Amino acid sequence: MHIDAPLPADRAAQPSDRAAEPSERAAKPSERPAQPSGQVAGPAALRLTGLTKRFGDTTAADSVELTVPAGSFFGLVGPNGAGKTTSLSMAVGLLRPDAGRAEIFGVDVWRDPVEAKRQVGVLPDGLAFPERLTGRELLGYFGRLRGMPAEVLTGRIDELLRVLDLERAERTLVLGYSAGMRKKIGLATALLHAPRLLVLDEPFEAVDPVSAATIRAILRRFVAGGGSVVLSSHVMALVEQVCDSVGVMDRGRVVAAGPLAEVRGDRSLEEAFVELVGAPAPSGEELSWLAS
Ligand SMILES: Nc1ncnc2c1ncn2[C@@H]1O[C@H](COP(=O)(O)OP(=O)(O)OP(=O)(O)O)[C@@H](O)[C@H]1O
Repeated sequence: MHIDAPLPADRAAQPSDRAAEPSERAAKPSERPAQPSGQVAGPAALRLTGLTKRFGDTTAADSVELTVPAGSFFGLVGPNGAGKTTSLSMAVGLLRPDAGRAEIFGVDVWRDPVEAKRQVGVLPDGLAFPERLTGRELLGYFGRLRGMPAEVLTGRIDELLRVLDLERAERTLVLGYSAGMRKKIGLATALLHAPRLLVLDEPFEAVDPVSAATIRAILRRFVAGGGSVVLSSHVMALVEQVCDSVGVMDRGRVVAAGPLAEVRGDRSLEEAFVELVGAPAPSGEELSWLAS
C-alpha cells in the first residue's frame, strides 16, 4: 500500500508559518543521533509539569508530570475517568489548566498558543465539526484557518481523502458521517498542516480494521520521518504493537511512564496495567439475577 500523507519534513511554506530553521527541522532517521528507542535529541515533543484540573469536587488531573521525547510513538493508557482526555486537552490548548504548565517542543502552550498550535495536530475526543460542510469543505476550512496556500491545500486534501478512504464521503455532509468516518476526517484535519507532533485521543475507536491498518501505517511513517505521536487508547494490544513508550494514568495521576519494555517488564502491557491500577476482585455474587 502506498501512502503519501504529509510528513513533518514535507512542511509547506505557509504565509503565517514561522520558517523552521534547518536545525529545528525533523531529522531523517539516518541523521538522528543514536538514542534509545529512536528518540531525537532536543526539546521534548510534549512536557507536562504539575498540570492540574478540577471539576467541582473531582480532581480530573492531579499534578500530571509527563515527558514525551521527540521522535516517540507514545501511548497513554488508563481506566475510564483516569484523566487522559482532560490532560491531553490541557496539553494542546483546548482546556485551561487550574495549575501547571504544558510545553510543545519547548513552547508554552498557554503563554504562546499560536506558536505551540503550529507544531501540533490534534484529534480531540468528541470533536464538534461544522456539520453542514462536506468532508472536502471541512478540510479546506481548517486548512485556510491554518493559513495554508490554496495550491498546497488542494493536493493534500485529495491525498488525505484518498488514503483514508473518504473519497466517496467527500461530497456528503459531515452531518451524515458514521462515528468511524468522523474519526478519519478528524485525523485528516490533524495531519493537514504536516505538524511535528500529533496528539490523538482514541484515534482507533469505532474505526474498521482496514482503516485502522491504514491509520497505523500513516502514523508509523510519520514517526519514521521524524514526527512524534501521543495517542490514548484502551486497546493494550494495539498500544503494544505500535508504541515505543507508554504512560499509565490512574485517578488523575501518571503512575508509570517510560519505554514500553520498562513499563511492561516481563509481563504483557495488560497485566502491567491491571497491576498498576488495581482491579476490583469480583465476589462472584454480582448480577446473580442475570442467569436465573
Ligand atoms: N467537563 C467536565 N465536567 C465535569 N467533570 C468532568 C468533565 N470532564 C471530565 N470530568 C471528570 O473528570 C474525570 C476524568 O475524565 P476524563 O474524561 O479526563 O477521563 P479519561 O481517562 O479520558 O476517561 P475515558 O477513558 O473514559 O475516556 C472523570 O471523573 C470525569 O467524570
